Amino acid sequence: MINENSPIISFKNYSFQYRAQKKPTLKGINLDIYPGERVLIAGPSGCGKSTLAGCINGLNPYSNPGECEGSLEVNGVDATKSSIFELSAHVGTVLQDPDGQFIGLTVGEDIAFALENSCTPQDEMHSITKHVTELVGIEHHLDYAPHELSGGQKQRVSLAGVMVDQVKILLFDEPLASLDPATGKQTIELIDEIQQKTDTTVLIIEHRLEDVLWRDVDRIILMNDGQILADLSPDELLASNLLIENGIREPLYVTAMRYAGIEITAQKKASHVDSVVLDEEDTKKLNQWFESHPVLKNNDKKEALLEVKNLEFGYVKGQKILSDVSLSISKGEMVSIVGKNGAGKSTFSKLICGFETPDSGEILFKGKDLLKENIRHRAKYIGYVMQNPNQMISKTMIFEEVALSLQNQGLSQEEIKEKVEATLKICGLYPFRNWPVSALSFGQKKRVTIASVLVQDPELIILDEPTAGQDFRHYTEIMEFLRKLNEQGVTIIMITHDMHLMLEYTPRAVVFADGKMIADRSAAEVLCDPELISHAALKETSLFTLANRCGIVPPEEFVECFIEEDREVRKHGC
Ligand SMILES: Nc1ncnc2c1ncn2[C@@H]1O[C@H](COP(=O)(O)OP(=O)(O)OP(=O)(O)O)[C@@H](O)[C@H]1O
Ligand SMILES: Nc1ncnc2c1ncn2[C@@H]1O[C@H](COP(=O)(O)OP(=O)(O)OP(=O)(O)O)[C@@H](O)[C@H]1O
Repeated sequence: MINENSPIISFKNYSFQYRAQKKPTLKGINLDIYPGERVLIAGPSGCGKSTLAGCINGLNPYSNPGECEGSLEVNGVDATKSSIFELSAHVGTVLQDPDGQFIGLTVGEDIAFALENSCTPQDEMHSITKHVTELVGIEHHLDYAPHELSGGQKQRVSLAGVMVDQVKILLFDEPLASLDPATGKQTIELIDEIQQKTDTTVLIIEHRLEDVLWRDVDRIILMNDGQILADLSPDELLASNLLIENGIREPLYVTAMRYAGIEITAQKKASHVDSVVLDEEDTKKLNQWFESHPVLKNNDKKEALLEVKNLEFGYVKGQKILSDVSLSISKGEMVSIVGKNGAGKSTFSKLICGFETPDSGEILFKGKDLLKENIRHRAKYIGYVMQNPNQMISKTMIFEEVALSLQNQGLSQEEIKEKVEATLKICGLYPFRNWPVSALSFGQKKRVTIASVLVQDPELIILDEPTAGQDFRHYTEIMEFLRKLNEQGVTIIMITHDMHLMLEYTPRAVVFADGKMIADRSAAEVLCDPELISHAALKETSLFTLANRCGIVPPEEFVECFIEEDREVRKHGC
């Protein structure tokens, strides 16, 4: 969008250095954002995206002390000299960690908080609260406390909270990280609608580029190492190699087109799979590519490791959060559990690990009754990595956090050091080993929690959203690492909203909806079944859309073909 007004956000030769850091995190930023623009900020983990957002909403340097150089104006206000409170009249923020933003004791209170602050009359307050809660689909949970909500439900509450604020600038820091795919899609639609209705300026920081591009954005700002590398329209950026060079995943259909030998130019308008230009020659190339890549099937059956039979559970008496769940996971499998926010996926893992006890049903591990064993016992062979790293971390220093579970196991300090350091290296955290956890980005903290589970060598690992908040490079590093562990015999269950992850890494997908298991099939089949997708709040893969547009049948084989090719290409680093 061309806008001749003066910018609403204007960075000039701006640098920011956290007091706790030796070097500036943001360097020489020159960026003008105009009223009503929709801007996506992308870049690898730790490049400074959240820091940039924190400078706009006043978090930096007020809550996080540091030095600014140059100038930053936000809606006419000098942001370098304004408090969070002053800037909150101009900027509304939804952070990637929904826990950190809850103020009220219940959902209703939390959403109404902003309105109470601005002295809105009671009646009006009720009607606005009702409207936004319906918009984000949380209207049936108004009297719930934060700890009674699933991760995705909390994120909806934060969204509702900023929507009542009526500010000029909305800042979203990874708004999709804990949303199920269908809600993620609706969130992007909602952000777009709100932007259009109110003409707010919208900034979105997000690793899931393809999901944000579901609706138009005007520009993508690409950052790396605290600097702005590119400021382009989505079509122009996708036509370049900048995303791949900077470790960011491009949309899957774009990669598939490249594999088929199609040149991606700005004229291809590649930002949407529905409208990317595919001429006859391109369609032919995609069909030929598909025919020359047969799919290999692997139907090996192995012994059962984890068996769950007729599991029933409610947090309070008479409630049915899970009903009649039965499934068997074999030794050496890598399985995804997917489904709607609040479907019961995390609850299921809590029952396996012993944080909660089922009302009825059986859980067997290698044929032994798990229900007879306590949490600590189970933790020796089942590792659990929670969705939110802040709920898992208890130590101040990274090394100590990872070493924690090894203490009291009869190992010498030297052995502990060796094991912890090896794990930190694997998780890409070795350079930070002597840092405090508080100086890490969200993505880096997530890796600390994975490291503290891996260090115990469990037989089964359950990971709740292992890659949420990770850029593509770290996503690949973690997932390839998990795959290697899996090849060495460790069984892995992943709860995820990331449909790419499920397709790429887990041949089998277990689908939950409203407390029931509704499908147990191959990941590609799940993502090519529109009815199942709609029932379980998933999102069909853009590869399915691409296959349909080119008349490729069956589309699920095209999807499997792509995944195999992609794995090969990345294995060989080209
Ligand atoms: N409060 C803080 N104090 C000191 N250093 C910090 C603080 N917050 C972030 N940093 C440092 O600034 C760098 C950039 O972090 P930032 O959170 O801005 O990255 P990001 O691009 O948003 O990453 P991610 O995608 O992983 O969330 C990191 O290396 C981090 O260590
Ligand atoms: N401690 C609790 N007390 C009461 N109800 C809870 C508690 N934890 C979760 N719930 C409820 O149980 C249901 C299932 O939640 P769960 O966290 O298992 O869902 P999920 O499928 O993991 O969701 P998400 O994808 O959003 O993380 C939700 O409706 C939630 O409100």
